[in-house]
Amino acid sequence: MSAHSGGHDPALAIDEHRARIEAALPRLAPVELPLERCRGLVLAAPVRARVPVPAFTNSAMDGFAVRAADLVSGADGVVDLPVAGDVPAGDSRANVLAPGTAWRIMTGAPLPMGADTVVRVERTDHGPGIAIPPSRVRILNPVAAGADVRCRGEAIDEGALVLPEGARLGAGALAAVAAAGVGSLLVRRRPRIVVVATGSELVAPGEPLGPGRIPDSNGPMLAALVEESGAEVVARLTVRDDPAALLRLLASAPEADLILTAGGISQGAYEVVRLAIGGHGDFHHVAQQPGGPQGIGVLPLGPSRLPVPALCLPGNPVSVFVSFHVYVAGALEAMAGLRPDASGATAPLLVPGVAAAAWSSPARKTQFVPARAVAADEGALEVAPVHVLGSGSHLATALASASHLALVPEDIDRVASGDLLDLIPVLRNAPSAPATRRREAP
Ligand SMILES: Nc1nc2c(c(=O)[nH]1)N[C@H]1C(S)=C(S)[C@@H](COP(=O)(O)OP(=O)(O)OC[C@H]3O[C@@H](n4cnc5c(N)ncnc54)[C@H](O)[C@@H]3O)O[C@H]1N2
Ligand code: MOO
Repeated sequence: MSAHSGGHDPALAIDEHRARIEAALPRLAPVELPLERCRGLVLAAPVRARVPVPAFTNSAMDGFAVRAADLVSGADGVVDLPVAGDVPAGDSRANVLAPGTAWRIMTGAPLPMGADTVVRVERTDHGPGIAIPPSRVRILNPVAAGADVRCRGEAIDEGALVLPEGARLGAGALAAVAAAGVGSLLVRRRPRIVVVATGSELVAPGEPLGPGRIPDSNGPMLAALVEESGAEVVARLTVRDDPAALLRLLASAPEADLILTAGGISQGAYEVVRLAIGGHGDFHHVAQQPGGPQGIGVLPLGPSRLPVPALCLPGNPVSVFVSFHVYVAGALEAMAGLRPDASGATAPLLVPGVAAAAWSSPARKTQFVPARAVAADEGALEVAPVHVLGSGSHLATALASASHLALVPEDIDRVASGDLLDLIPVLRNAPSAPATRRREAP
């Protein structure tokens, strides 16, 4: 519809807006990095073991390496063996155990050839930690054949898969690849994001408010959401409703993969983001509330004014919060390599819930209501809006207690208590299974 005739073009479907975002997303090239720089990054290729784990058969305990066949006790129930020598951890000799003898051995030390069992020092006539290896050992209790031996390759064989492509590298994953003899990894670096809050009415949080001024809550929120998604905020900008000022600010910003803006995209006279993007943008209304106005564009960034994709969110704080969870979180994960390169793969992951209250929803729009879920007795999540004004897009203060966004489909205009709903867990705030310090024995 033309600007003169007023009104809107028909609203876009949520999936269509998502498809347009996916088409605009930059792909980050994989880079090879040493392990110490990989924490939190995502694997760009599968990792296979360079060595078997364990790399050699070794002792699980401090004690004596023996042959099970020699553990035949005398009438007193005791086995008495001569000790051939000592095997400390890191011993590189090719030690051989002759039948009828023992070697003293430390945890992690290679088992002498011919040995198949370890007897812990506590089961012998020796105390722990004696500096000089004894010449004989008496084994006082019966020991099962193969006890306390860790066999070469029993955790994983050489060449076996340690981690698939797309795995996020937490502490456990880094331990696994290090143990498998891998010192550097092909990873995708964290997407670098410039966050821009727009509006001539904004003052920094905590600053005195002049007439018509409000604190900037989108800036801190978006920066936190980006970081919680695993991406990196390289610049956090605030700009008045002046397209030239926005372009100047972006020209002095660092390089980034994506620009996220909030505000300045709807139908007003001073829509700073819309005006700065000019004819290169795709601005439309999506059939959802809040978060109806949405934009996708390109903005020049850095001194070289490289064109960088921009996702342009509407300015109302709850609209920003909803738009981030519905579109941006999945998009950042796709850029980081955490989602498959497939249509619709950036959609938010949903969990089922049950309405614990009744509320209304706008006709022909998907509603996303900031809500709080509590786990009921049977484990179902019972969910209710966090504010009596429901999905009002200005209710920034209600976001503090939201654990989920409750999704009400377009064809429903009234939610009744007991209705089944899909929920989007809110980053960081969603409750997990109740934690206990100690589990009672069943
Ligand atoms: N005639 C129409 N007006 C509006 C429409 C429409 O379809 N026709 N859509 C409404 C909807 S829905 C939304 S959402 C907003 C989106 O507008 P903008 O993206 O242009 O956002 P602004 O006008 O800049 O701001 C909207 C609102 O949010 C406050 N705001 C902005 N930035 C921040 C910030 N950093 N921290 C806190 N609050 C912020 C701002 O003061 C406004 O109150 O448009 C509706 N209008
Ligand atoms: O769609 Mo707007 O985001 O409701 O306030």
